[in-house]
Amino acid sequence: MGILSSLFGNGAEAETKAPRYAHVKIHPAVDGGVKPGSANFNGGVLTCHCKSNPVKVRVSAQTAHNHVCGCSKCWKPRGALFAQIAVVSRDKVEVIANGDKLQIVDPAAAIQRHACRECGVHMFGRIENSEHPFYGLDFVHTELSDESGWSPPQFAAFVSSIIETGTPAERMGEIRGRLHELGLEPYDCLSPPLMDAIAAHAAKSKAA
Ligand SMILES: N[C@@H](CCC(=O)N[C@@H](CS)C(=O)NCC(=O)O)C(=O)O
Ligand SMILES: [Zn+2]
Ligand SMILES: [Zn+2]
Repeated sequence: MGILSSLFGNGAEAETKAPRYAHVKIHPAVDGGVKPGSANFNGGVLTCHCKSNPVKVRVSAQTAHNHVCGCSKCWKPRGALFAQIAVVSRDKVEVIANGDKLQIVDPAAAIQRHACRECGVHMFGRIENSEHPFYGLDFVHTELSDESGWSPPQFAAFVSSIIETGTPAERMGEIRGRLHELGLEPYDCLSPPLMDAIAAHAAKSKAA
C-alpha cells in the first residue's frame, strides 16, 4: 500500500488501478498489454497469411510511430477493431518472395497499400507522391513478423472511424476507456506531433 493510501486509504487505490475494460478487444498485439520494443532491434520479415507461397517482405530497420488505427482503409486481423501500423524508410522495405501476388488496393489513395491477392493481408503501404508530408516512409503491420522487439504502439489514431465500419457509437466510451488503460491515447485523427508535422509541411509548401 502506498504512503497516501496508508494514511487515508480504504483500498480504493487498488480498485482504481484494476483494469475495468479488459474485456474490450482492441488488437491481439496489445490486448494483453503493450510490450516494449528492444534496443538495437534491426527488423525482420513480414509474411502474409497464405498457407502456400506466402508473400514475404523484409523490413531491415526498427519501425517508428507505431500506433493502432481505426480507419476503414488499414488492414485489420480478423476480429480486431483496430489495425496496428508503423512507419519505416521505404529503402528498408524489400519484397523477397511471391511479390507477383501483390496488388494495390486503391491506386487513388495517398497510401498505396500492397495486399496479397489471395489472403487479403496488406504487406506494405507506400506513398508515391513526393509532395506528401510522409513521402519516403512505408507503412507496415509488424505483427506479420515472428520477431519480437518492434517498436510498440504509442497512441490510437482515427478512433471514431471504427463507427464507419459498423461499431455501434454506444461502445465508444468503453473502447476509449480501454485505450486509455493500455496507455494508447485516443485521437480521432493522428497524434499531435504527427498533425504538427503535417501542418509544418503544409506551411513550408505554401511559403515556397
Ligand atoms: N474516416 C476515414 C478515415 C480514412 C483516413 O483518412 N485514413 C488515414 C489513416 S491511415 C489516412 O491517412 N489515409 C490515407 C490513405 O488511406 O491513403 C475512414 O475510416 O475511411
Ligand atoms: Zn497471402
Ligand atoms: Zn488507417
